[in-house]
This record gives sequence, structure tokens and C-alpha cells, in this order.
Amino acid sequence: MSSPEPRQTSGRRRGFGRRPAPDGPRATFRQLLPFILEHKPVLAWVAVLSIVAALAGLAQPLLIGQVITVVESGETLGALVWVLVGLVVVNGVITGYQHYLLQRTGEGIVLSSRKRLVARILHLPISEFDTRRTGDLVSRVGSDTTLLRAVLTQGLVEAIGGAVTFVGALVAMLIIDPVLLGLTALVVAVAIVTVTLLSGRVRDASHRAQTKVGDVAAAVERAIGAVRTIRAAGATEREAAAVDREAEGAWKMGVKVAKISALIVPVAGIAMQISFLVVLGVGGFRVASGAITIANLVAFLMFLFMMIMPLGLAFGALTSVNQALGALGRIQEILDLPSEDQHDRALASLASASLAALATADGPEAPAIAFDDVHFSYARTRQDPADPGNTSPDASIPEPEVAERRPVLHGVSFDVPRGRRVALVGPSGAGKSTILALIERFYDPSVGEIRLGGLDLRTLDRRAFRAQIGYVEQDAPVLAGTLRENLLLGTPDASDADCIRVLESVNLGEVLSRDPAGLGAEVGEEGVKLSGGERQRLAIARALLAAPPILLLDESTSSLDGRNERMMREAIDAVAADRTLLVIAHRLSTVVDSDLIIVLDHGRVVGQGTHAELIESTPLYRELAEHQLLV
Ligand SMILES: Nc1ncnc2c1ncn2[C@@H]1O[C@H](COP(=O)(O)OP(=O)(O)OP(=O)(O)O)[C@@H](O)[C@H]1O
Repeated sequence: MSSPEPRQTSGRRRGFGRRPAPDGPRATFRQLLPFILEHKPVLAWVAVLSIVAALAGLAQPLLIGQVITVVESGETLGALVWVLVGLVVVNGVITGYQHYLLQRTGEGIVLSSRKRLVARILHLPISEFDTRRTGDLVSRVGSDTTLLRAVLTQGLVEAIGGAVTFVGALVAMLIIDPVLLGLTALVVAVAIVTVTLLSGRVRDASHRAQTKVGDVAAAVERAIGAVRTIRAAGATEREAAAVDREAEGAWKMGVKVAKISALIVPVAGIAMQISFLVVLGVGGFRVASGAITIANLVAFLMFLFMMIMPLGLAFGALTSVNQALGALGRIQEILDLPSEDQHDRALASLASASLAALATADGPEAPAIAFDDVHFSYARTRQDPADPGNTSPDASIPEPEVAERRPVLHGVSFDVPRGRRVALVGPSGAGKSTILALIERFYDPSVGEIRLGGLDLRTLDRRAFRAQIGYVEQDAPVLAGTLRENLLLGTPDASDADCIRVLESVNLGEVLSRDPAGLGAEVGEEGVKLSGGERQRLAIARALLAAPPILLLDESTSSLDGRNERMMREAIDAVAADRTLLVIAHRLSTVVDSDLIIVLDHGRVVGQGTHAELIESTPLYRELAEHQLLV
């Protein structure tokens, strides 16, 4: 993740000392509420149990006061003792049950926050992934969400139940001796102010600590993702040291959270001890002067204890809530990003229905794909709602601010006729893959229009038009799992027979016989157990299984040996048979017999025609062909 701008509040004096604002947005308790309120019924039940437990607890000093009075008067205790024992047992059982319910609900909050986060991450615009680090996103799902659990498990609900005890004890103390209560209140007030001031710092420190944990995850992801390259380059130690540095950063922030929490934890205990001393001293004096009885002083001390206990819980809860809010800031930052199709939903109508015509024999006259004066720049995107250039169709959705433009396409126009085989060729970096990304609508053109079957892509439902297009990326991603899982990615209902047929159509029938598990054979992390050519053909097979009327194929740049190249050519021939095919070719030999070849250079179309025509008309094409010994 790029480092966000320092916030305006940075350096402003708040609480104790200067407190720089955390990186990224801060979450508020209001944002936490929806997660908690999802579990309203259980929490209501826990609250009832808390109140019962509090009342059972509150009754105890009263009963003990009575016991002392009875003992003083020399009468027998009788049932009083049994009532007291009963109250203690009820209190214990309720507390245990409550603990279980809260732990379970805490897990529920983690689960729902993970689900929301994953749903949003997987629907983010592709441009977000250009600027964010995978490890950091994974860490938000894995680590930040777990901090939300502590809101429930570490005191908040008990503290709410404890409020009953607190108020009850306060009233009882007021009745017993207002003077002693006044002294106690003074000590408690100082404790409350101290903790409130400290707890805001916990939130900020926790946010930074979680950001650091995200940095660690990103560093680990980077190192593991390129482990072969790193090993081969002898850079293992340096990479390990880089991860260590991030881990030490996380440790430092963790220690900072621990330091602030350490200041909070003893506050309740200290307040209790000071109050006890004050009450004992002043109370003893008042007993001696006859202002109160010993029984009342003992009851007062017990109520004091009962009042401070929930206060301790509340302080603990405040710490964990603030820690959770630190993490929630990072979760909410992602949840607040608009999803890829949020803008689409704001459009009045989506002309998806007419798309189906692309797949039929008497489909639209219009070309399958048309580019009309398309200009495009990649942008480093950062959210800035204050951006005056905010031109979202729905004004409530902030448009990403364009911080830095990289013009890649300059007025590109071409048609891909229906049912034809068209090739895009050109030097590296000419913008070929970008064209396919625009057809998939991973990005929108800055200027110009892209049409599918004559319909402006921006008016179409993304799911609907993507269903019409098979897309095989350049580095043909193969997912960890089995051959079958890879094939069924876009067509979960396909039969094994369909899978085998499609594998054979791309010359991959042989991989089935390599492993007794057949379609159930594991391909390894990112398909590491397959060769580069096999990965590419598996990706083609996956796209073909859905039988899309249009196929976009970004040929692998990795060199294929003669046999693999032949297999790839045959696979492409098989693919082209009954559909529109747009291939990016790095080896002209795979596309010389295409119906149309479009030559791209520095983001401009510099020639269109058949191989023979381009050899005559387009010097760049002729040069490419000469290099590849085709002329
Ligand atoms: N996600 C991205 N963010 C920013 N710039 C990008 C991104 N993807 C590509 N580019 C830039 O856009 C330009 C065109 O890239 P593109 O991948 O479309 O070229 P290409 O013709 O497919 O190249 P190759 O033949 O090497 O695959 C390059 O300068 C590249 O650096």
C-alpha cells in the first residue's frame, strides 16, 4: 500500500503529549455498532444474564450486613447462610455461561467482518490491486478482524451489566454514608479522566501496529511469491532481513500499545486501593465518633469493592474497544471503497439482453468488438472526494483521484468482425495487453468508446458481457488445486467428460495419464507442476469450457519449443473454429494466417490487414516478420 497522506490532525495536541494521527482513516464506535448489532438477540440475553448476576452480587453485601447484625444480636443464622451460598452459585453459573456466549458472539463478529471484507476485496476495481499490496489485504482479513472479537470478549458487555452493579452500589453507599461516598467519588473521577485520556492513544497505536502487521504480511508475501528468483539470486538473507525489519517495526508498535495499556490496567486497582485506604481511615474515625456503625462500614467497603470491579472491567473494555477501533479503521477503509460495479448500478439501464445475440448465428451485423478512438492512461489512484474533477455519474460515489497519468493508448480504432480470427501484434509495451484489459472492462477508456456487438461496453452489465468473453491472460494464472478445479472455475457444472474433451482439444490429454488421479491431479501452487506451455493451454481449456462466443488470448511471451509451439497453434486453430478470436501474438508464426492482423506501436494502430498486405504496407510489421524469419 502506498503511504497515505498525513492527516490534518497530525501533531495536534490531544490527550497526553503530541499524538500523531494514525495512517489511514480512524474508525468510530458508530462504525463498530453494525457488527455488534448483528448479534442483538444473543447480546440482549447476555445483558439479562448480566443484570441477574449483578443483582445476585449486589444482594450479597446486604445479606452479609444482615449476618453481622444477626451474629451481633446472638440469634441463629438459619436460612440466611443457604441464601448466601445459593447466590454465589447462581452468580458463578451465570458468569460461565455468559463467558461462552460472548466468546461465541465475538467469533461471529470476526466471521461477519471477514465475509464483508472478502466480498468487498474481490469486487474492488482492478486498478485498486495495481496500487495495493496483496499481503496487506490478506492481513486485514486475517489479523485485523480478530481484534474485533476482543470488543465482546474483553469486558464491554460485562461492563454494561456492571453498570447496574455500579449504580446499585453507588445508591447503597449514598444511603449508608454520603460523606464517605463523596471522598470515594473524587478518587474514581480522577481514575476515569486518566483512562479516558489514555484510551484514545490506544486506538491510534493499535491502528499503526496493525498497519505494521500488514507490512510484515506484504513483505512475506513478496518473498514467498518470488522464492525461486530470490533463492537463485542468492538474495535469501537480504529478503529475510527485510522481513525482519518489518517484523521489528510491528514489534515496536506492539510494545507501544502494551505500554499505553500498561498505564491503563493498574488505574482501577490503584483507585480501589486509595479508596479503600481513605474509606478505612475516615470510616474508622466516623465509627469511633458514632456517625456510622461497624456493620455499615463493612457493607460500605463491600459496596465500594462492587463499584470498582465494573469500573476495572469498563477500563479494560475501553482499551479493547479502542484497539478494535484501530483495526476497524483498516477494515473500514476497504469496505468504504466503491466496488467495481457500484458506478454501473447508478446508471439508468443496462442493455444486457441484446448481448445474448452475440452468441447466435444471426447475431448483430455490428462487429463483435469495436474500438473507436480510444485513449487510455493508467493512473495511480487514491481516493480524494474533495477532487474538483469528481465526475462520477452518481455524485455520492467519490471518483478516484488521478494522481499521475501514464498515457498508453492514443486514439486506437479497429474492428474485430464476428466469427473472425484477429491478431494484435507489436513491440513490447505497445499496449496490446491493455487493449484486452479494456475489453474486459478492468479499466475504462479516458476518451473514446469500446463496443461489443454494437453496444457501448459502459452500458452493459459486467457479469453479462464477461460471460460472453473467454479471457486467457499472458501469464495464464493456474490456481493451486486440481486440474478439475482449475477447469471448473468459470463453469462449475461441467461434467468430467466435458473437461476431458476440452483438455484434448488443446493437446493436454497427456497430462491426464501422468497422474492416476486424472482430473483430480494437483497442479501445485500457481500450477508449478505444469510447464509454461501446459499452463497456458490449461488456461485456454478453462476459457473454452464455457464455450464463449468471443475469446481473448494473450499469448505467452515465454519461448515455446517447436513441439509446444505446434501444440499451441493447433490449440488456437481448434479455438478459432466457431468463435470470434482476438489473439495477442508474440510469435507471428502463430497468427500469419489470421483474417486480420492489427499492428500496434506506442499505443497507436500503425497498420491493419492480412500478413501479405502488411508485409507490403507496414514497415514495422515487415521488420517484425524479418526478425522472426517469416520473410
Ligand atoms: N497496471 C498497470 N499500471 C500502470 N502501467 C501499466 C499497467 N499495465 C501496463 N502498464 C504500462 O502500459 C504500457 C503497455 O503495457 P501492455 O502490457 O499493454 O503492453 P504489451 O504491448 O502487452 O507488452 P508485452 O508485449 O511486453 O506484453 C507499458 O508501458 C506498461 O508499463
